[in-house]
Amino acid sequence: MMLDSQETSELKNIPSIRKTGVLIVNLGTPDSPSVPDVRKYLREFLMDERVIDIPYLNRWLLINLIIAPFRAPKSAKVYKELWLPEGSPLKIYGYSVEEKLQKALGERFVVKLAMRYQSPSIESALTELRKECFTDIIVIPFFPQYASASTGSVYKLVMETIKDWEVLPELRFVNRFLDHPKFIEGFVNLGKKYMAQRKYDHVVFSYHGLPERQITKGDVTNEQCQFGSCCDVLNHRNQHCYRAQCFETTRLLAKGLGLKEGEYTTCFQSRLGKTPWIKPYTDEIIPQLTAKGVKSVLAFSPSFVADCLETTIEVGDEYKELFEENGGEHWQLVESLNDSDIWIETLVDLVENA
Ligand SMILES: C=CC1=C(C)c2cc3[nH]c(cc4nc(cc5[nH]c(cc1n2)c(C)c5CCC(=O)O)C(CCC(=O)O)=C4C)c(C)c3C=C
Ligand SMILES: [Fe+2]
Ligand SMILES: [Fe+2]
Repeated sequence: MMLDSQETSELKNIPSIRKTGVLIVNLGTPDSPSVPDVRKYLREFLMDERVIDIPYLNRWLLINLIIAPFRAPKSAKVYKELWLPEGSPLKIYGYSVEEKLQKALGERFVVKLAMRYQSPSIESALTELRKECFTDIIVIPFFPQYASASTGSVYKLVMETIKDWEVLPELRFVNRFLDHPKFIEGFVNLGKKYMAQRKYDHVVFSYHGLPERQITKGDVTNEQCQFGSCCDVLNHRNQHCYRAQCFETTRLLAKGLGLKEGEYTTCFQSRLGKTPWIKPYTDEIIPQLTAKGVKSVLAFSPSFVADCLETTIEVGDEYKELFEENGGEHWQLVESLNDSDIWIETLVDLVENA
């Protein structure tokens, strides 16, 4: 049956019954920089079997005999340096993004912020979304490159949380956005701002590290990453390799910044324990650069979308100190996308195309 034009326009005026929940999820941060709160956060975070992927008893002993007593007080000191009057930057930017994204998407969507660890929890955010009678829920973990320890862990907890709901909504996950044009443009614009102010001898792209075995375990092709040049070009076979994904983000950022080979380095930070993590390590690259006469560095941290301990303190302060101890003169961290307009535009596009 054909509808005449009046009937079609009447249909268009019927309000959509669809309502979409958008769950944005970052890693998590302690509730305060006090030792007990940092200890509670590290316990929850590091007891996750996707983060420290060793047998339960060994993990329990490591956390309770080493990390909780010794690492927590050290980390608490660093969190105190990071802390702003309103709280942890990761959470402050999270709430600001929640508000701005809600405004940008409009009434048909309800945006909720959650943290994988601590608060606001995934369970509380999903419980609130559930009350709103959603047709579908889009989950966006705030990790540009996929890793089982980050994105994978968010997926798992979301699925576990809703698995017994009577009515299951349509559920979509944004798996990665390492090459999203707006995500890349956001970092390129920030970099260009610094490059217009002075000349840099070298650009460093420092990503969060990962134990090598976590990449090997995730390789369903059984071709096994060699942690060398096999990660240089992202393709269908190595697309799940976190290291290869980081090199792809670098390739796109370097292209956007007009950098030539030799003018930049990809490296990996924040390793923990004695097991091999993906290389090269940022703290080993820095003395190699200064030995070659590099005096000024522009440093990006493109595995994070919001400033946090890993960007502000590790890259911004600790690597700067290391660089200067080794004879470097000017180390500049490029801040993260935080709650910038281009990050909100990236998210709107991810939602619209999910
Ligand atoms: C021990 C194993 C760890 C793995 C594997 C890991 C993967 C991983 N982490 C992020 C993002 C963030 N990590 C942050 C802090 C942080 N990460 C680890 C350990 C592992 N991460 C520790 C012990 C800490 C705490 C730092 C300390 O106490 O010294 C943060 C910052 C949180 C903040 O509050 O500012 C983020 C973000 C990703 C993306 C990832 C896998 C790729
Ligand atoms: Fe981490
Ligand atoms: Fe690889």
